[in-house]
Amino acid sequence: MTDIETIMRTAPVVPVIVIEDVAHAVPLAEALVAGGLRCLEVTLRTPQALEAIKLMKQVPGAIMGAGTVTNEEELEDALEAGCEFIVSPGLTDTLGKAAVKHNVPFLPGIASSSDIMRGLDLGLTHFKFFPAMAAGGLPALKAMAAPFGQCRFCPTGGINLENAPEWLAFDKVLCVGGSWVAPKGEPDTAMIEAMAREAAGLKA
Ligand SMILES: O=C(O)C(=O)C[C@H](O)[C@H](O)COP(=O)(O)O
Repeated sequence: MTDIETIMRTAPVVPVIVIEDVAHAVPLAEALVAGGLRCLEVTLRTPQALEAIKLMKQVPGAIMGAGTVTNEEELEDALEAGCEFIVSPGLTDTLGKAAVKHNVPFLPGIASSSDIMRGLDLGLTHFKFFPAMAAGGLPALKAMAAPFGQCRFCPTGGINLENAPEWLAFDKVLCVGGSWVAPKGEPDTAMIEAMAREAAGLKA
């Protein structure tokens, strides 16, 4: 089983994907992987999400994850669909314990020192700083990360090609998450592959 640090170091950007039509899933995944972004987070925000994950998993090179996982049932559904990592908007003891029990790479959302401490209590050290820009941006993450040298982060929420470099220049940031590389709707695969290449070329 790949660990969460390996997932986070696979590419500088983890696409955050919302699928509303399963016909879009495979072309989108193929374009993102061709552009160098292999870890793909499909949010469980739509009824099509789990079917999309199963289809995208068939794309050579794709490493599938589920986002917006908020409880153990959704975590188990995501694992059954073939996910290799789990992402959540926040961190509850119940969800954290379920992720540890299933031994799955888990990237829980945190926005405060107390969230981090709750994660440390569960044996977690890698976190999604979310909502990154709204929660204070890079100054907030740097201040919050200072007491927790053992922790590493994936900021997500309001991050784009323009501001990603400053986040990735912080040594405690291993990657960033963003929906900018995976716009909703029918994928313009050439455009998406080009955006993925730009994102993959960022330095973590
Ligand atoms: O619910 C989750 O688990 C998430 O994954 C939250 C998403 O990462 C952000 O909503 C993406 O924010 P934008 O890149 O600004 O669109």
